[in-house]
This record gives sequence, structure tokens and C-alpha cells, in this order.
Amino acid sequence: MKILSAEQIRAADAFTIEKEGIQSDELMERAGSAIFGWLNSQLNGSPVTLHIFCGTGNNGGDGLVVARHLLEHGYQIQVYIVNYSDKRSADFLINLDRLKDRKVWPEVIKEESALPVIPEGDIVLDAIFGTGLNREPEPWVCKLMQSLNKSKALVVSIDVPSGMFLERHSDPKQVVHAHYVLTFQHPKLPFFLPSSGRFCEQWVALDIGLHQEFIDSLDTAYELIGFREVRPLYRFRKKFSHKGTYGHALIVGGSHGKMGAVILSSEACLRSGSGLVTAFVPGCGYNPLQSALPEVMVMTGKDESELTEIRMPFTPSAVGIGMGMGTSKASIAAFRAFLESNTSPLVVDADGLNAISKDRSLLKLMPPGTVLTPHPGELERLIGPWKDDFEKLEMARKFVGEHHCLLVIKGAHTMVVSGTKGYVNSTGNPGMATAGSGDVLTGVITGLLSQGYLPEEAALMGVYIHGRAGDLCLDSQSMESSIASDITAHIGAAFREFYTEDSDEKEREVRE
Ligand SMILES: NC(=O)C1=CN([C@@H]2O[C@H](COP(=O)(O)OP(=O)(O)OC[C@H]3O[C@@H](n4cnc5c(N)ncnc54)[C@H](OP(=O)(O)O)[C@@H]3O)[C@@H](O)[C@H]2O)[C@@H](O)CC1
Ligand SMILES: [K+]
Repeated sequence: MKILSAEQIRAADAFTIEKEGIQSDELMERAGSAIFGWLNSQLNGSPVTLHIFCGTGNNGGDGLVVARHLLEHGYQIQVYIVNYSDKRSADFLINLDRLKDRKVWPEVIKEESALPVIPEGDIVLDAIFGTGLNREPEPWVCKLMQSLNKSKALVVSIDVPSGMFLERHSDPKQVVHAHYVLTFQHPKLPFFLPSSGRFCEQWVALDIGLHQEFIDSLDTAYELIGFREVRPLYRFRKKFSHKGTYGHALIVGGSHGKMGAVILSSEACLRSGSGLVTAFVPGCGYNPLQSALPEVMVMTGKDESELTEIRMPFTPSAVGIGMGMGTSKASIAAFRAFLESNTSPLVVDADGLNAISKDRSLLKLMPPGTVLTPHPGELERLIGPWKDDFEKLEMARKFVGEHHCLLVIKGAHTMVVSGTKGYVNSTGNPGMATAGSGDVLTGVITGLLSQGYLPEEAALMGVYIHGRAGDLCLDSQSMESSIASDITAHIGAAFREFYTEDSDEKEREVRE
């Protein structure tokens, strides 16, 4: 699903109005009705009081439409106008009149006004600012937003949490912290970023009938990747195929006490469909690997406890390297020698990334399309420190452009940066923040590359499947008890969903 910029949202809005020959207040009516419909389906006529805080633009106008519908359906409402500007949008005024016609006189909140008291158990509807926010809110408006955050009410934001910029960092003290965000048609980028996503506990996208062909024609910088995007990438296995059809992957890593990382990656690689998997490890890894994974072939270097050389008598169809490898001088030298001769598609993780951070000349030795899978700490060592998430993404794009690689930035919404685009993953849960989870991901992506998936396909699908497998763990585990091998155990179930009926697909999309 595309993630639109504020400008693209405005363009889609204007195009829809023109193409359908409707008035802009009709689109606002659709937007407000969609919000009301969702609220009504949750509240079911409950006698709770809803405090509706409206700005003076179109986000506030949406709030007024919702207020009218709530009133007409017998809900108790209290409407406030947050008077941060003397300007009022035309559709705000139309809907203010419609409310006044029904004898509702909103309370106007100005700089000098006392902050309203919101009793516990009531609901706050936040329609102060939407996507039109273009500067920091004034201090008194921030105080009002903070008082809503401090209240014990359930906070539901319309379109975006007020105060949240779509394309730059928002100060936490200047943003409404929403339990729910009811957003129009497409989710917004800050919902998925670590610093701003926490102000948006849950989001729901409500269809307001923006012109689909226009949206299809937009080139967006970011996209949300769900089942619908990944399923077309999936390649069915051919009846007359054999293990050679699906490649021979090589997993390289491990050191004394860290052999589990290679075991986890190797198994995930096999479970993701690679025809053959060979693990290359130091001598001490031979017995554990052979015992843990009879399906995996094992080769060892000369040294017992660390990698001092990497050589194999075949050309792998893909290589995953770095897990548990260590960053001793000898291991980095072995890594360099390997990169100098390697031409196979490559995934670099963990100590492979740390080695690159120590010796950046290694970057030049990676084949184009190499997939790097850093967690935030490894990313910072690779691209340098950033001041906020937006700068981080810009730096990541620049890095990807300069080094012709892909970055898989691991986190709550793992982001794949490829070419000029950022792809936000929709699967996964905090139960996956556990030792070895990243090793499994590297194995999955390597397994997909091994079968001939292109680097971008392997990264997108790998991240999605890994997250989905983590979600499926929760049928039998809790977030606390899920461990990396549970994720691997559910890779099969995640793949199986690619051949189920459309109804399952829809159900899953709604849950997302
Ligand atoms: N597109 C769609 O699909 C649909 C969109 N709809 C709704 O419209 C919303 C966007 O509405 P919007 O453009 O009127 O802007 P909104 O966020 O209400 O702000 C109001 C104005 O405040 C101003 N302003 C900005 N920052 C400020 C600040 N810090 N302190 C003080 N003032 C500040 C700025 O005006 P300025 O002063 O710059 O002229 C701005 O225009 C969107 O989120 C959705 O809810 C639906 O109704 C229909 C379908
Ligand atoms: K809002």
C-alpha cells in the first residue's frame, strides 16, 4: 500500500473532487461519516461522553461532521474549537453552521482559556491539526495537547495525531498521543518510525473513495508491504524440479561460543526453500552443526575457534555471512579474501557489518545488490549518527545509492531501503526482539536469493515471512516465550498462506 506525502494527499483530494464533480464538503462528509461509522461500530450507542477538539482547518471540519453524526445518533458530545488561527477553512465553516443549526454551540478555546477537564472514562476525539500542519504549534496549543495526553480518557485522533508532521521530526511534547488513529485511506509514514510511532498505538485506514487510478499513478517514496504486495512475488515450485533447481546456499560465520547463530541461519535458509545448504564454520562448529542439522553440510576452516579462511569447492547460489563471526583481525582478513573472489548474491549480517564499519574499503568488494541487515546499532556504525528518524532514512538512501546495496533496517517495522524507495514491513511483533531472531532473518533472505529471487524480492519477502512466522508463533507462545527457533518453526505456515483463499487474505489485511 502506498504511503503518500502531505502534498500527494492534497493532490489526491483535489483530483477526486474534480473528477467526481463533487463539492469539497461532500468529501469531508464522506470522511466524517467514515469516522463516525467506525466509532459507532465500536461504541454501539454507549452513554459515554465524547469531547471533540476541532482546529479551524479541514481536520477540524472533519471533527464537526463527526460531532453532528454522533449527536444525531444520540451520543453525548462536547465540542471545542481550538482557536489557533483566525482563518477558517470554507468547509469548516459550512459544518460549523450545520452544527449550530442543530443548536450545538461549541466552546471556543483561546490562549487565555482554562484547560478543559476531561473525566476518566470519557473519549477525546482529536481533530486539532491534520496533514496541513506546517509549523510548530504555539505553546498554549501544546499545553492543551499535553493536557489531553495526561487525561485518563481514550484518545482517538482523526487522520493523524495532532502535531505530528508527516515529513519531519515532531517534538513529543507537541504531539497528541493517540490510542487510535483513524486515518484516511492510506497510513502515514511517521506511524511506522520508532520516535513517532509510539504516539499512534493503533491505526485504522478508512476508505473515503479517493480516486484509485490517480493514486496508482503516484510514485511514492515509501510503501507499506503486506500480504497483497508480497504474494505476487511468490514463485510456485515446479513439478519437474530437483534440489539443484533451488540453489546451493552457503552460510558463513560462527566462533567459539557463538555457533548457535550459524545453526539458526542455516536451518532458516533450508526452511525457506534453498535446495542445499552448506555451513562454513571454524573447527569447533563441526560437531554441533552436524548434530543439530543433519540436512546441512558442514565445512570447516583450519582454526578451531574462529574463521581464519573461507573457501569452498563450489560456487554458491547465495551466501549469508557474518553471524557470530567475531571481528578479530584474522576473521576480517578472511572476510576480505572471501569478498575479493566472491561473485554470488550476498547477505551480510552482524559481525560482517561490524567488519565493514571497521574497514570501509570492504564495501567496494560487495557485489551490486548485496543485502545488508543491520539493527539500529549496526546501522549507526555503518552510516553514522542521525539526529532523527527522517534524517536516518535520508542517510540510508544515500548509502544505498552510493554503494549499490540494499539496507534492511531491523526494528518494529523493519524497513527495506532499495534504490530510492523505502518499504515498510507490516508483519512482526515485540516477541521477536529475542536472541537469534536476526540470524533467522538472514537465513530466510539467503534461502530466497539461493532460489533465484532478486535481491529486492528476497529482502521484501524475507522480512515479511520472518515477521509473519513471528506472528504465527503467538498461537502457541507468548511474546515473552517466543524464541528464534520458534520463528523458524513457523516459516512453513507463513509460506503456506501464499496458497490459501482470498477470504483469508482479506481477513489478514483487516487485522493489519
Ligand atoms: N486530503 C484528504 O484526503 C482529505 C482531507 N481531509 C481533512 O483535511 C485535513 C487537512 O486539512 P487542512 O489542509 O485544512 O489542514 P489542517 O491540518 O486542518 O490545519 C489547518 C490549518 O492550520 C494552519 N496551520 C498549520 N500549522 C499550524 C500551526 N502550527 N499553528 C497554527 N496554524 C497552523 C494551516 O493554515 P495556514 O495558517 O498555514 O494557512 C492549515 O491549513 C486532513 O488531515 C483531513 O483531516 C478530509 O476532510 C477530506 C479528505
Ligand atoms: K488530528
